[in-house]
Parts: sequence; C-alpha cells; structure tokens
Amino acid sequence: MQPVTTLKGVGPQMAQRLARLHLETVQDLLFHLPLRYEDRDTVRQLGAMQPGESGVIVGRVEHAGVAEGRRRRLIVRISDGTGQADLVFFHFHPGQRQQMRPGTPIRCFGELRPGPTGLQMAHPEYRLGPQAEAGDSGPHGLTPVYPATQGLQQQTLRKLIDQALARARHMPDWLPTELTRDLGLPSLAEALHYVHKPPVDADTAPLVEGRHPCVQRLAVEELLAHHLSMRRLRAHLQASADAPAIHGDGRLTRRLLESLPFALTNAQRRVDRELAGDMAHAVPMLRLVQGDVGSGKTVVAALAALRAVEAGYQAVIMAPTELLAEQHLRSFSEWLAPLGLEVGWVSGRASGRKREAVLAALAAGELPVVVGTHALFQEDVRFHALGLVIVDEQHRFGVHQRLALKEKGHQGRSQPHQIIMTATPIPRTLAMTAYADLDVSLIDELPPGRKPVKTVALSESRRDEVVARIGAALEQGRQAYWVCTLIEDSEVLEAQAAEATYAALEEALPEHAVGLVHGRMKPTEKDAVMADFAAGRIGLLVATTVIEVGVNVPNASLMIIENAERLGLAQLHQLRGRVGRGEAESSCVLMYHGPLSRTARARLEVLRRSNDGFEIARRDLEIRGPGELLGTRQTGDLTYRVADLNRDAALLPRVQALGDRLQQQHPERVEPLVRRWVGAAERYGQV
Ligand SMILES: Nc1ncnc2c1ncn2[C@@H]1O[C@H](COP(=O)(O)OP(=O)(O)OP(=O)(O)O)[C@@H](O)[C@H]1O
Repeated sequence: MQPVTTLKGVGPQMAQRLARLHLETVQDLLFHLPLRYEDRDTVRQLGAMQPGESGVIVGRVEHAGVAEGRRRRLIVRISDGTGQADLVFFHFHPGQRQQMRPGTPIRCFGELRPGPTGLQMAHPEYRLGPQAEAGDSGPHGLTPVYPATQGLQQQTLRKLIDQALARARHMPDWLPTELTRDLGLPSLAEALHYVHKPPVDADTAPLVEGRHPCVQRLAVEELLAHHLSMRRLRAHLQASADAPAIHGDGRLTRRLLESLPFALTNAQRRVDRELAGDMAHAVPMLRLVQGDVGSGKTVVAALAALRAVEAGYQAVIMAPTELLAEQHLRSFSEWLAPLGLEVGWVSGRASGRKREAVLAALAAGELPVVVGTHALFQEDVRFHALGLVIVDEQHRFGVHQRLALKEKGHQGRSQPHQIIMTATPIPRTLAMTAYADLDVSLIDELPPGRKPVKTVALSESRRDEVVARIGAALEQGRQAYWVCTLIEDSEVLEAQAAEATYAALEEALPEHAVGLVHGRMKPTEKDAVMADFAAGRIGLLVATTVIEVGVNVPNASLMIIENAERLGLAQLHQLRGRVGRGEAESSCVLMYHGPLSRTARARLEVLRRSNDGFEIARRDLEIRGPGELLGTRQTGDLTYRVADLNRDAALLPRVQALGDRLQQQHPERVEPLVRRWVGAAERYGQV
C-alpha cells in the first residue's frame, strides 16, 4: 500500500494532517467519501431558491455595514435582480468592508438560511469584480465536499483524491465480476470514480445516503473483508489457543455486589452468568455485550474482571477515548479500592516515571486491573498473567485491533478471554453477521426507577425559555448539559460554536457555575472541568459531542442539544443517555434551527416517543428515506470507512453468502481483500 507521501504535495506536515483523518495511504484517500456534493457550476436565481438550499449566486452589492451586538459582524446586502440576500461575516477584516462598494459585481457560493431580515448566507465563498461574472471554466461536474480537519482545505483534499483516482485504475478488483454482477453492482474502479466525481446532473441523495450502487459496491467489499477476517480470526483463535479456565471463588465479586447501593437487574445477572460460564472454559471467550445507554454495562464488566482476579489473573479494560477511559478508571477505582485492589492507568498521556512504574507493576503481576486507552497496545506494555481483556468498543475500535492486545496474553497456547462492550443497538441477527457469529449477550433491561427522559423538540427561537428552564433546574441543585453540534466535521468550528455558546450562557446565568469542554482543549483542562462537573462544582456544562459516550453524572437531569435535526438518531440517543441516570425526572430539549422537513420532524418524534435504543435504531432505518441526508454518516460505525451497519443491514446476509462463494471459488483472493480493508482498521486508534 502506497503511503500518502508518494503523492505530489504531501510532505511530513500534510501527512500529519491527513493522519488525523486516518488517511495514511493512497487507498485510504480513495475510501474517504464525500459528505455531500455542491453544484458550483450552475448559477441560481435568488428569487427561486428556498432556505436550506446551497448554490452559486451572481449579483451586485447593494450596501454593506457592520452590525454591533453580541458578536460584531459584517452584513452585505446583495441582489441578483430576482431577489435579495444578506451575506454575513463574523470574522472579517476592515478592508473587506471597503471592497464591498455598492454596485460591485459579486459571485458567491453558500447555503441560504432564514435570517431576521430575510435570507442570509453565512460566510459564503465569494469573488468580486469583473471576474465575478465571468463564470468558471473547466469540466462540469459536482464538487465533492469531504470530511476535513484543521489546516486541510477542501481544495487540497480534492487534488490529492484526484491523484489517488488516477492510480486507482491499477488497483486490483478482488471481487470477481460474476459475483458483483449478480448483485447488480459496478466494478471497484467505476464505483470509486463515480462517488468522487459524479456528473453535474447526478442525483446526489442516494450517494450521500449511501444507497447508491456505487457506494453499496464499496460497502459490500468492506463488509465482506471484515466478515472474512472475523471468520478467520475466530476459527484461528478457537483452534489454536487455550484460555485459562477461570473459576473465581466469589470472594471479590461477592464483596463488590454487597457494596453496591443497588441490586443487579435480571438482565445484568444473566449476562454476568453468561460471561462467568464462558470464562470457566479453557476455550478463549469472544463475547459481545450489548446494552442500551445506561443499562449498566460497567458493573458487569467489573464483575468479570474481579472473577479473573480471584483466579489469579489480570484484567484490562480499554476504552476508545481518554474521557471514557477516565470514566471507567473512576468507576473501577471506586468499586475496587475498598476491596484492597489497585487499578492501574495507561494512557497516551501518562509518561515518564509514573508510566514506567505502572508498566513494571503490570509485568510483575502486582497490578491486578488496569484501565486505559489504545496506549495499552504499545509494545512495552506487558502482563504477568493476562486473563481477561474488556474492550469498551462503543464502535470506535476496529475489532481487529484487539488482536494486538491479545498477543500480549500469549504464553504458549494461552490467550486471554475477551469481552467487547457496545452501546450501539444492532439487532441481534445483524450483530451476528457483522461480527461473524460472535457470541452475544444482551443487557436488555434498564435499572429500576429510571424514568424515561422526557424529550421535547423546540425551535431555536425559543432559546430564552430554554435558558430560563436551565436556570430553574440549577436553582434546584440539578445539573445540566448544553451540547453544541455542527454538521461539518470540523473540531475547530465546533469548538468555536461551543465557546460562543459558553460565553452567552455564562452571561445569561451569572449566579451559576458554567463549564466548557471540547475536543480542542488540553486533556488536563478537560479533566479538570469534567471532575468539577462530576463533583457538582459546575452546574451547567457546555460541551461538544465529546461527551457522547460513557459520561456518567447521575445528578445531571437536563440536556439541551443544539442542531438536533442534523444528528443521527443513534447519536442523539447516545447523547440523551447522559441524563436520566439518576432518580430525578430528566428531560432533553432537542433544539432545531429553521423550519423542519417532514422527515426531520418524524425522526425527532421517534426520540420524543421512545427511550429504547433498539426501537430507535429500527425506526431510524424505516424513516431514513430519500431526502434525509444529514446525520446518516455520523451515526455510522467509525470502524468502517464506508459501510454503516444500520444502513447496510440488508446487505449483510448477502455478504455472508458472498463470503462463502469467494472462499470456495477464489480462496486466493481472501487474503488481499482482507488486507485491503482490515489493515486500515488495524491502524485505527493508533494514530
Ligand atoms: N442494577 C442497577 N441498579 C441501579 N443502578 C445501576 C444498576 N446498574 C448500574 N447502575 C448505575 O447506572 C448508571 C449507568 O451505568 P453504566 O455507566 O454502567 O451504564 P452503561 O451501560 O455503561 O451506559 P453507557 O453506554 O451510556 O455508558 C451508573 O451510575 C451505575 O452505577
């Protein structure tokens, strides 16, 4: 596989930026699919455009002025003879205003939204002067918009992907034509070309939603690769290795159960038994524990870990993000310290002597339990007697990454047992296929006393009411989250939005402590804020979607989600799951902008009605029809580059059959196919 540095224009710095998007090879670029497409060729008439539409407008500046207020902004009124719109710039330089003289021709591109004085376009791209009217030359086609990151322009990504496409012509197609033809799917080269460069008249909805045969072609190949490799892994694992037969004596588990302020639910008890049963065998366990948000997976994991410890083995718990890992560290420490057990911590951040001490203790078998992030994969992490690996996957790890950790337990033929925990509700049959018959345990019951989170959808225009409501909740000693979300995959923009909201809320709620966390803060700052929130020193936490999974602050009972209409249902459900974790009645406000489309309304309605993750996933699948493009990608499983287990559910049985045929008819293709896709997954989380 050729690294990105073999492309023109990619030096070490660019390579680093690309790596942030997990783009390390030319092939990764090919599988980096557009979020959406823009028609930058066809000039639109303002009078004929609806709010929510994007397009090119060619007109003239009428007047320009700076509006003072909460945020200073430059407002430029333009008209094209058919209608008018205001261009709004929050960040502008003085010269910019000077350029916007009345009568100046302007060509701009952006999305129209309803504003206080009519249609608005925020931060459009634009050109002024005679060249504004000239129009673009060059080939006509839709312009792809890719998930990007700071310091990586769309323009740059497009150029790199163009180069990658030129090489794609020589990329072998491991799926024999007779097999893809049966499924009505195009060849690999055709599919790649079309998704990156659709013609100007292409219907983009199916492409963006992933229903288009060209996207499906890639999804099938990816799912197949994962499926085949899982099959192989499982067969290999169970044939070639023994695991320690773990018979805990109940000494520690009993004490943990006694110390908990609650009794396990029946579902927790059942899953605990299933895990104990598997671990008692000398065959490596490979079990998926699925449980809806807040169903209490962590305590089940802790019981399994203690069982390993009772039998003289070590257990590791690994989470996909620092935030989540720290959450586990807190829970585990709280539960295990009274039992006299120390919980170790290994993360990318821990370094120097502390880290060495932990590693030494792990190797010597002095630390029975360790919690961490993917830093646990690093080579210098060694165990004395690793008996159990628990991966809180939350669908952010490649399943295959676990192999690296598994190797660590290697003592002759011996392998540790493995549990994969996930909160993503996948119907059982789906999970079986996607994970190639992994054993599945289901925690399908919430702890008693949980009241469903009352959910309402409110227009952004009622923000003041919402703020007042937060004030009232804080008065009563409750805590609240305010989640800022953005559609563009940009941490910077998201952080900016969160900072602006934070400032506004601090002003609006002067008597209360407001905190802020976002992905661009230093980890230590983030920790401090999270700790303050957990301890109740902060009443309102303004956050980006970094808090999506795992955060557990039972006293928080109110959540506001901004731009809710733009998120996928699964993600909204996860977010909402941060409240309703305590005894208090909780509520969630889904705040939306502008008029809602019918589908968007139906989707929010599903959340309003149901608190059941499985039900929500099922309904999402039904509703997500044509027209609803937004949010689908984000609900996707990040382990997959193209495929989306919910969206592509219907493909899975075919994938299984395809797997059989490929293995029988073209066994030599299995290996390169797996390597093409799963190699990429392995690198996930390690960058
Ligand atoms: N049987 C139970 N009865 C009452 N409370 C419980 C029970 N089991 C767990 N809890 C509590 O419920 C909360 C949620 O549990 P936990 O964090 O394990 O959920 P989870 O399944 O990991 O959810 P998520 O996927 O949202 O992180 C915790 O505060 C936990 O202590």
